Amino acid sequence: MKTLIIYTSQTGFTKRYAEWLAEKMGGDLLDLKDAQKKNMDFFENYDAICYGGWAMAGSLVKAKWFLEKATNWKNKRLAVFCVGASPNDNPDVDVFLQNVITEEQRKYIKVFYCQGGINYEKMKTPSRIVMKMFVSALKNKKDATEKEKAMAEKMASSYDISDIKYIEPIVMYIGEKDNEKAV
Ligand SMILES: Cc1cc2nc3c(=O)[nH]c(=O)nc-3n(C[C@H](O)[C@H](O)[C@H](O)COP(=O)(O)O)c2cc1C
Repeated sequence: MKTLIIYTSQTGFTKRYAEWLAEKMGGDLLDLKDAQKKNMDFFENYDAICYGGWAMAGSLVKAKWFLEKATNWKNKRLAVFCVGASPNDNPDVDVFLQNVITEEQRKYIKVFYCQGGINYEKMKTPSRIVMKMFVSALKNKKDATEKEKAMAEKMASSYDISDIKYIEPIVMYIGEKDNEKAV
């Protein structure tokens, strides 16, 4: 299975997951900006293509390019992996994953989530400002639950909850021999 991993990353978590995936699957790795410069013939060499992006305010950053191209790649194994600051078991993650692609796209693309973290040192200033505002709003929320308070506390500084184990479901999906479609 010749595999290509395309990713976009601001602070490095998505890049790290993309590198782990490429290493584990012996696949090729391409930053989204470089992928966008390739002509369509380039992608024909691949049996599987994964796109990785990070979560921003409930949507997946720069997913549009991949989702548009994917309509021509339905004969390939296709996956989207989303990286965010929320832990995998946060119920918001399920809601987020439901909205990342449409029901139609779900017929030929499988979506995964990998918990990443927050790195304020590498974050661009506008992102840092938005994050600080979000954390402060959460902290000051009148009827905040204990979970929300704990989350606000955690999100006030950088943290890293990424782990290579979260690539396993993606590796299994891409590696499956039969090409049955995602459900
Ligand atoms: C403006 C902004 C909005 C964000 N929104 C979300 C979100 O809705 N859900 C989430 O889990 N993480 C959210 N994050 C956190 C990032 O997705 C997280 O830090 C991710 O690991 C960044 O990936 P990267 O290192 O590849 O850039 C947000 C970060 C920023 C800067």
